[in-house]
Amino acid sequence: MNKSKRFETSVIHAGYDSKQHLGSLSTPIFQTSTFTFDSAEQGERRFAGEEEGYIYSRLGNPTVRALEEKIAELEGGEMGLAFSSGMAAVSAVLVALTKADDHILCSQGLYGCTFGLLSMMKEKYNITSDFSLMETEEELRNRIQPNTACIYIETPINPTMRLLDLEMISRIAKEYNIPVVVDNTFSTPYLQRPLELGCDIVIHSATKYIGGHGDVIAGLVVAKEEFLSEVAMTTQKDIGGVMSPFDAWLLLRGLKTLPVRMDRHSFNAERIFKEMEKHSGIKRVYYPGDTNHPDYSIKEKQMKQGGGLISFEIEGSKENAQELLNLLSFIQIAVSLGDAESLIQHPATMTHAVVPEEERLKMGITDQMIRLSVGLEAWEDIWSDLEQALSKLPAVKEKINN
Ligand code: MET
Repeated sequence: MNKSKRFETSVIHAGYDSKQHLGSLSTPIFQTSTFTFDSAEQGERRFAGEEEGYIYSRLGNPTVRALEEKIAELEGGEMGLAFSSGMAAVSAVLVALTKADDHILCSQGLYGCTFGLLSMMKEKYNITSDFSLMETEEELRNRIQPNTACIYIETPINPTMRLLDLEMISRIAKEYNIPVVVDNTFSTPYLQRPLELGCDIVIHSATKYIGGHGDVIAGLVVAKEEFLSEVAMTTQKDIGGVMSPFDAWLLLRGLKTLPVRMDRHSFNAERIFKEMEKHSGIKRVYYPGDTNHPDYSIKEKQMKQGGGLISFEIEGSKENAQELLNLLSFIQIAVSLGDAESLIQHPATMTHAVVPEEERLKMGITDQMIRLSVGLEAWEDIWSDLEQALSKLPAVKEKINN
């Protein structure tokens, strides 16, 4: 990050100079598919890379570029690249890092579609992947294979909220010259900056906190220029999952309030976590801000706050978990996260439904687990909605009465 400015300032000003755009305070939306050349020779020079300038929006667009520059600065990286979805970003990075018969070492828990992508890579190209707790240096060293092409992790892990020690993992990976890729969606650069801890590549589903308003599907990657300029010219350009200028504009707009929103998401989540902990109908709560969380020391080391996501398990069965969702009044039943609205979902049948049961249980995702993305509403209202729904569940009533 530009050390001369604090995060709250960079998130508003980085990557944009209004003087270059007729004084427009807001970044203009360059809603164009192509860019005209002054002459045939100029077109030739641009395609040959001999002259700077835009060619075609799949190869680069000024609105998208402004977002890429901003996210790079916020993550403390050299370069940013924008994609049409979080999965377009994940797939472009993993395709760029691997070749047939390679191996990917992953965190013990991954978002369902990332797991799906890895299954496809195994089937098509024999690129194997397996899961590691990455709790100790020894275990991590033992899990690295001669053909390990990268380490791919989430922290916090979706939806179990386990945390991984990014400094330790990147230190060990460096010994083996293996790049570490971190999905930083849950934390955003405001709460956690993996590149500053030695990791190599950061990925975001920008659909979530970066956008923050539930109105865009997008992905972002930040890494060294040497790697990302190669991705831009290969997997991004030729597979083509690029971001639209309007979506980039929505994200630039959302980003300006990221610190304010994250402070409030964390504040609300901390309070709701404390209420959940006291409620006898809730079996377990998983929140990084919990001082009894098994990875709390990692949270203290690398996260500014606990964030806005809480997972919890209730008494009873899968059906009871579904019933709880159905009993809520304003908390919305939906996948995705990081929006102004509180969203609740059942990972076993929704975000992680594609993960076979055996693997899902190994990740720690039980049928009773529910994930709550705490919104920006008054926390008291969010909690009272949850409390009234819990009080109506027969399995919970029984527990409370005993
Ligand atoms: C299509 S399912 C989910 C979207 C998102 N990655 C989530 O975890 O909620």
